[in-house]
Amino acid sequence: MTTPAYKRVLLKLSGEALMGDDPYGINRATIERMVADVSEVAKLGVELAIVIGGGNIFRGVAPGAQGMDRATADYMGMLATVMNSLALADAMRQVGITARVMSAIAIEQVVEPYVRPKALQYLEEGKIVIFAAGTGNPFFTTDTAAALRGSEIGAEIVLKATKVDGVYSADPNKDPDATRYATISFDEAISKHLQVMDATAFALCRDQKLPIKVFSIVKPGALKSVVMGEDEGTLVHV
Ligand SMILES: Nc1ncnc2c1ncn2[C@@H]1O[C@H](COP(=O)(O)OP(=O)(O)OP(=O)(O)O)[C@@H](O)[C@H]1O
Ligand SMILES: O=c1ccn([C@@H]2O[C@H](COP(=O)(O)O)[C@@H](O)[C@H]2O)c(=O)[nH]1
Repeated sequence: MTTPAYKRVLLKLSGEALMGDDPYGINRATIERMVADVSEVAKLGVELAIVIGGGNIFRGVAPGAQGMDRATADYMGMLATVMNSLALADAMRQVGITARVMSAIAIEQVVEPYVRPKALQYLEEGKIVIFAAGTGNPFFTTDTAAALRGSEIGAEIVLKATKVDGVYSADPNKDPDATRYATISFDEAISKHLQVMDATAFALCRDQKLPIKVFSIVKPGALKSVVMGEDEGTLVHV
């Protein structure tokens, strides 16, 4: 009953969800609630690696970046994820959780660089690893970073914690008639152009046979429910 369904997971936390009801940035109560959810799962003995988005601060494709050089805007987006990662690690520290932030871009005065064997060592030691700065490359997203790092560390699943409770036939925030899938294959999600994750992330997970669970980070207890293998959110599978 208390045995988790997974030993090692890659959790993708929505940057946008960090805003809570604020128009921008990091809402204190929201980050503390996310950390409480993560803490509950860590206590089950699940090895947790986290990628957090940057949508609450800056996206390379946001209207505010219009007219900018795309790669420059994307580097700004990656730096936004570093800020979120530091905030998350600090919020964890405050409740006694040991987390290590590793950045895909060199910024060594602030955070240690991503080195795969070191990340694996931290996970084996029971520390939470937070992968910052996405893939380190412009023209990608943190969803793709989650797929990439998840594959690299041998995670059993990517858990995409976002503002909606699964994958829908259309964006549920725009189409009230959208219906939720309990499960969907990678090929179907890609061919239907479902925008909940980008196609690069879906394709990488499909090729690596790494399933994805999309679920709501806003719903209390949903993360634990997913980790326990309960019926929650949408499973994207090969
Ligand atoms: N078919 C769909 N099913 C579910 N959500 C969808 C779909 N199409 C679009 N969406 C939208 O995708 C959003 C989640 O993806 P998005 O990349 O915007 O957010 P995130 O990953 O949570 O944020 P961040 O990039 O800041 O981490 C949902 O909030 C929803 O509005
Ligand atoms: O590998 C990556 C990851 C992210 N970016 C840039 O950062 C922002 C924020 O990431 P989200 O996944 O949208 O939360 C993204 O819009 C890109 O501009 C990147 O370039 N490369």
